Amino acid sequence: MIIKPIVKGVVARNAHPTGCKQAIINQINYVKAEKPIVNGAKKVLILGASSGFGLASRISLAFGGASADTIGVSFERGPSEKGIGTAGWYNNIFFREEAEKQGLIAKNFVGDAFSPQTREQVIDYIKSEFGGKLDLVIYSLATGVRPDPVTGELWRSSIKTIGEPVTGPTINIETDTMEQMTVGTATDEEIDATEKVMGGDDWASWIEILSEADVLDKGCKTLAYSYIGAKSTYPIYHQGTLGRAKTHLHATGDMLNNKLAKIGGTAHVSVCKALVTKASVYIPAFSPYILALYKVMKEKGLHEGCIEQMQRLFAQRVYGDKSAIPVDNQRLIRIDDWELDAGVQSEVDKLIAKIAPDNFALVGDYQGYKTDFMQLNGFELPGVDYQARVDFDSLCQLQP
Ligand SMILES: NC(=O)c1ccc[n+]([C@@H]2O[C@H](COP(=O)([O-])OP(=O)(O)OC[C@H]3O[C@@H](n4cnc5c(N)ncnc54)[C@H](O)[C@@H]3O)[C@@H](O)[C@H]2O)c1
Repeated sequence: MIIKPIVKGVVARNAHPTGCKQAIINQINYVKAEKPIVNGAKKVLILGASSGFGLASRISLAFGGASADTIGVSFERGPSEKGIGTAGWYNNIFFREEAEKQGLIAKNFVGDAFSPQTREQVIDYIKSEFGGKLDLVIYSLATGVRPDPVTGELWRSSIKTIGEPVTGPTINIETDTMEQMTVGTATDEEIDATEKVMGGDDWASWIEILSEADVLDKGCKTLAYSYIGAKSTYPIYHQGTLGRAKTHLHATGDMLNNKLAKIGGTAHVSVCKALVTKASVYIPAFSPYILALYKVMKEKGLHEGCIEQMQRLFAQRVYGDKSAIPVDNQRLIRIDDWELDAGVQSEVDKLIAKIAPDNFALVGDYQGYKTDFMQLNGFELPGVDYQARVDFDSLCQLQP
């Protein structure tokens, strides 16, 4: 079969396995050529390992100097009568293949990170085949639903404002158009549910269960990822439901840091840059900001994708020769520093003021935005022959 991209709104309905493989190889080649991670983690668990920041973390830690063995947990779909499967499914497989070629362990668990069964399987594996201990746990899940661990009822996150509604334009990738939309205000229940899904509760429960199972090594670190963003995005993000959840995540980081101090460990939240990922394209009225940001940061030579961000995070902030991880006055790692540079933001503000439905592709970096989105799903990667037939039966033989 020849695979052509199918996009509905801002959701990719299929993926190109050959392109996913190429994207993994490109990221590996990038980190191998960069300033290496020194004294990095050797045994790492990544929750949310199949795409975006979690996948980039895994590639950076395995190939960017630390040569880490990794366990990745993700929720992805393989090929079936319903379709080709998700990009994350193939990312897991091709990452594992490349890591094994280097003699590294790369174990994939494809399942629900919230379920007790997944936790049990991961812990059993750490004890029986992974050497018994972890020295880094990365929490990079992005999802819209989480079951209540006690009742099993589903909490659903809402991407809404708190206080006043906000009206602004949003990109539709399927039609290459910008549409005006209003982001409504959240109820108290919606704010609470979003905090349950995207706050720190589940991160804390993973650390708790791993600690009880005695699989956290002395000095073990844990990291989760956050976003704060520029003032122009506050009404939609930082002061909205997602921002409220991230405030909870930051507080959880402090709580876990105290807990891990007993074993000489640390917990940190790294605040990352706004980027096109499967999760972020969902955020309504946020795309004009990314279009402007990409344009300005590329012009200034400051643009980074997930892999550049993660290699800088591990090589220059988390590991290395320094005695402590550099943080701001809230104890947050700020790898969003280039995004929030005053010179960048003043240019971004000027561009956002100009972006409109009839000019967004010229004024902002829509080409970059769309290419990133397509490449996340294995399409539009230079060097890949998209006219070549892909053998569906062979894909079905691939194991995570
Ligand atoms: N994209 C951005 O611009 C941005 C910026 C700063 C911080 N962040 C943060 O980074 C983190 C990761 O986001 P991303 O943009 O890389 O997302 P992503 O959608 O690319 O990746 C999410 C990962 O979570 C996994 N996942 C989702 N539900 C799961 C479940 N129930 N069980 C197991 N795995 C599950 C997916 O399989 C995938 O591996 C989030 O906390 C996000 O808020 C993102």
